[in-house]
Amino acid sequence: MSATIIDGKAYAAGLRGRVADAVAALAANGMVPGLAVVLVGEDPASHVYVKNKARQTVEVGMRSFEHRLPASVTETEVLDLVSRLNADPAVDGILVQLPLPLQIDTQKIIEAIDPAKDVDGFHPINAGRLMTGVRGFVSCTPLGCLLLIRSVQPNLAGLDAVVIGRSNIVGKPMAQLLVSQNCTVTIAHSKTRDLKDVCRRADILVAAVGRPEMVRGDWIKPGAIVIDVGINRIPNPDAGEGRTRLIGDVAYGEAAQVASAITPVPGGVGPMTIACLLRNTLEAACLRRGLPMPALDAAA
Ligand SMILES: Nc1nc(=O)c2c([nH]1)NC[C@@H]1CN(c3ccc(C(=O)N[C@@H](CCC(=O)O)C(=O)O)cc3)C=[N+]21
Repeated sequence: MSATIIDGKAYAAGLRGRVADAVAALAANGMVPGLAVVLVGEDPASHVYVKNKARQTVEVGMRSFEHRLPASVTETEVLDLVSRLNADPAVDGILVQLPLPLQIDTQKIIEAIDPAKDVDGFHPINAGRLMTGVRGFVSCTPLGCLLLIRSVQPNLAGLDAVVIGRSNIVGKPMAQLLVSQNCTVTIAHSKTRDLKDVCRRADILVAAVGRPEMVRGDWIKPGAIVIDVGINRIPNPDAGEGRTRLIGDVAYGEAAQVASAITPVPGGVGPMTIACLLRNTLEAACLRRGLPMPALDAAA
């Protein structure tokens, strides 16, 4: 058997198109949503993401505000910028790119963001809303994963889901979303005993560990849906000295022989993260203006 490849790139393009239509309708009434991105330091991978985000923000018709700060910036300076963005009426969404340099208390920055502009869904208010089933902003990567899962299996009730990874950014909100879809959810992590056997029970397996190709073909239940959140950059000497390529947390070739559907890396979850960020920014813009959020996706 060979799995259906879940084309996140195509799904994300469609979602961005629906966001763009809704943005055009707002803009026709003089309301242009704005997304502010704060990037601290010089990490080259972060720069690439931030550039892609800025380009796609403009492509859907929103305003993009980029703030680049040196790695040596103080916590107070970042807090001051966040409070200016909170107060700026042109800014609907704020994203502070993580990770931040060590001298900055990340949690303090996250909690300084106005929850109404927290389009990353990292503020404890939004995390708590997700936990308690109240409408709020949901982290972009887990939201994108759920949309991809539902694109191949709309009704998830009663399915066994295993999420490998327990971060606040991916693992925990992913598990919460799957619970809200009536899955039976296990959160596995580095201390989980018999991880392979735990994974083999999963109808839906989400891998978000950051370890290249850790999940092998024989960890997967035949017919499972496999979502690979891993973005691991490894050396690719075939392409030349110093070149790299991206691989996931799942051994794709093996897994595709066993799963019913699987996301590739790249072209799977990554593009959905940015599309969901734009979706959340549109939602923030609508909420702030007392307008209804247009229906864009099955999981809205
Ligand atoms: N506050 C915050 N929010 C984030 O959402 C956030 C962050 N910080 N820090 C960094 C991570 C990483 N991240 C990605 C987004 C898109 C791709 C993406 O589009 N990847 C493409 C490949 C891109 C390439 O080729 O390099 C793909 O998977 O097809 C990857 C990674 C968001 N993050």
